Amino acid sequence: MYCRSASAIILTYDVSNMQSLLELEDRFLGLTDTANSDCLFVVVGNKVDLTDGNEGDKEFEGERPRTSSTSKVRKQVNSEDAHALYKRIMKYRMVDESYAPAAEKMCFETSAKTGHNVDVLFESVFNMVIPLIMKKKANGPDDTVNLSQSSNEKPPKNGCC
Ligand SMILES: Nc1nc2c(ncn2[C@@H]2O[C@H](COP(=O)(O)OP(=O)(O)OP(=O)(O)O)[C@@H](O)[C@H]2O)c(=O)[nH]1
Repeated sequence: MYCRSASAIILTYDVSNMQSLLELEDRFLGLTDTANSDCLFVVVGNKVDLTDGNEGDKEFEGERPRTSSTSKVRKQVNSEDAHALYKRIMKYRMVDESYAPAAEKMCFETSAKTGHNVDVLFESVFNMVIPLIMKKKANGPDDTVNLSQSSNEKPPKNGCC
């Protein structure tokens, strides 16, 4: 996972699978270590259409007959679990809680299948990221490595020979 210079990282789990949330922390969080300190972290619970008592299946009403609730699975991950993970991510990143965006603002529940909340997620992320990019541009170039610079170019010598 390449995170250097990323403005935002979207960590996605499956709301019907608690293990997927745990794995975000155990397996994937460490891979974001190269992200800049101002990188935004967004936690997304996907597949809400699969679970009982969710909003994610409303878009489906016209497309297929409503199945009995037995075809739905129990939601294993609640918003509070995602908020708690977000707070642990901020701690891991050593971001002071008073400076970090609120967990409620950075955690979303979506369905890629029905499209539920997908626009809201990306619009919210763009609205947060664009001011950061503008600020960075105004502050001048970052410490990007220029790969086009020849590595065997010798530094200028001091003195006459
Ligand atoms: N019902 C439902 N299925 C989804 C949703 N998003 C993805 N899937 C399905 O989940 C399966 C895995 O999707 P991928 O995009 O490969 O995601 P992944 O993270 O590699 O795999 P998983 O960990 O198995 O979810 C595919 O069959 C997708 O069609 C969703 O919001 N709702």
